[in-house]
Amino acid sequence: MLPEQFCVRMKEMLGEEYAAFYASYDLPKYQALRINPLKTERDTFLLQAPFSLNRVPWTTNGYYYSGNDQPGRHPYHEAGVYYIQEPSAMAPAEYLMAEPGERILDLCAAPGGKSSQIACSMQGEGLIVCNEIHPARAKILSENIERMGVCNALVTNETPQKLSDNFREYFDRILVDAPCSGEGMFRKNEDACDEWSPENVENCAARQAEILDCAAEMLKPGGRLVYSTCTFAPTENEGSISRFLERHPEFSILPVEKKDGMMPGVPAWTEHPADGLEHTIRLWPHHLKGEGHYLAVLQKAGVLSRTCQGYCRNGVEKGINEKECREFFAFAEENLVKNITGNFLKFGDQLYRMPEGMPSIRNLKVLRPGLHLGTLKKNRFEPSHALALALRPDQVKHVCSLESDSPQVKAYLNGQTLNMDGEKGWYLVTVDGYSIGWGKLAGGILKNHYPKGLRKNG
Ligand SMILES: C[S@@+](CC[C@H](N)C(=O)[O-])C[C@H]1O[C@@H](n2cnc3c(N)ncnc32)[C@H](O)[C@@H]1O
Repeated sequence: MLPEQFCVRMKEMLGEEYAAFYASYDLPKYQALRINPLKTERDTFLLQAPFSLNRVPWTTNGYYYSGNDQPGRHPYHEAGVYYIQEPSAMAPAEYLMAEPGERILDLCAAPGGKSSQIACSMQGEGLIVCNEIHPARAKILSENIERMGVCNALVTNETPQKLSDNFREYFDRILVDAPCSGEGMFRKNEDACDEWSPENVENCAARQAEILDCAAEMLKPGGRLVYSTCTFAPTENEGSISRFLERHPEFSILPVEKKDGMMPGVPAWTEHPADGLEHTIRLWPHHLKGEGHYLAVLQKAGVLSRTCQGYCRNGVEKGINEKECREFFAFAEENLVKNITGNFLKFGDQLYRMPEGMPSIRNLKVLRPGLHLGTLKKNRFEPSHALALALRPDQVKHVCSLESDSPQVKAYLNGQTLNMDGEKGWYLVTVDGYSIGWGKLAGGILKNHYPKGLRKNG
C-alpha cells in the first residue's frame, strides 16, 4: 500500500501523468546486471551467459535479465563477472565519467554498486576512495570491492565531516549517492513504504545538505560532483540542489545529454529554483524500464588539473620496503607469472599493495587500503581471496580449471577438498576461466581456501 500523503503529493506534482505513474506499480520490477570489464570482455560474456539479456540503454555494460534467470546464484556472481544492480541505479556513475588515473571519491558508497562501476571506468589506474558511514554496510562494501576485483580502492568507514577535515580540493570527481527517502524504491522494496513520512523527507534533505557541503570542500576546482537519489520528493532533489547552489555559488549545473526516456528536473517544484534545474535528470518508472531516480551533474568553477595536489592532512602513505615483505615475493616467484609492483603496506600481519599515491590513513577508519595480497606468516605467505579475484589464469603458474556446470564447482564453493593430480603448490581455481579462489595442492588433494564466511551450504 502506497502512503496516502505520498499519493496526494505525487498527484499534485504529476497532474494528468499521475494515472500512468500509479499504473507502473502494477508492472513487474526490472532486474539487471552490469558486466564487469575488469574480469571479462562484454562480447565474450554475452556468448557464454546462460541468461536472456537485453541492454539497459543508458549504461555500456548494463543488461536486463528475465524473471526466470537467477544470476545471483550462478558461480559467475561469486567470481565477480557481474554486479546485480537496479537499472536506474546504473545512471549516476555514467554521468560521473571517471577516467583512469584520477582521484575519485564515492562518499555514500555501500553496498558498492556505483563504486564498482566507477572502478571499471578507471581500469585499475588512479585512486578511488569508497566511503560508507555505517560499519556493517562498510563491511559489505569492502567485500563487494573484493569480489569485483577492484585493486585501486581505499575503503573507509567515516563521516563526511571527518573526510572533509582530512581532504581539501583533493578529488577530481565526487559522487554523492545520498541517503534519501527512497520513494523510488516502493515498487522494488515494500519496506521502504513503511519507513516513509513527510518528516523523514525533511530530515533526508537536511542530511543531504551536510553531506553535499563536505563534498564541495573536497572537490578540486573544475571538478565534477554528481548528486543522486532514489526518491521523487522535490524537497530533496531539485530542492537540495537549489539550496546547495545558493550556499555554493562556485558551483553550477552542467547541461548533460539525457538518454532514452530520461526526463528533466522540474524548477516549478521547488521554491527558489536554481538556474539550470531543467538540465538535471529524473528517471520515472512510467517513462523507462527502471525505478525512480534523480541525478544532477554539478561543476566547480576553475580549471581541473591532475597536477593540483590539493590538501590531505597527513600526506602520502609511505608504506614499507620490499625486504619487509620478502615472504610475499618468495610466494610470487613460486606461484605467479604476473609481477606485482608498487608500494606495499602492512596492516598488522596483512599485506596490501596500495593504490598509486594513496593518502595517509593515519587517523582514518580503513577497511581496505588497496589490494589485499595476503597474510605474512613466519617464513611463509598465505595469499588472500582478494588476490585470487584480482588475478587471471594466465597470471599464475597453476590453475585448477572447472566448468560452471560441473559438480566440483558446487563442492569447491561448499568448502570441500577436490581430488586432482599435479605439482605441489597454490592453484588459482577458475570457473569457465574466471577466478573464484585459491586451493593448495599436495598429495593429490586440493585443500580448499575458499573463505569460510562465503561458503555455500548444500
Ligand atoms: C543510496 S545508499 C548508497 C548506495 C550505493 N551508492 C550503491 O550504489 O551501492 C546511501 C548510503 O548513504 C549512507 N548514509 C547514511 N547516512 C549518511 C550520512 N549522514 N553521511 C554519509 N552517508 C550516509 C547509507 O548508510 C547508505 O549506505
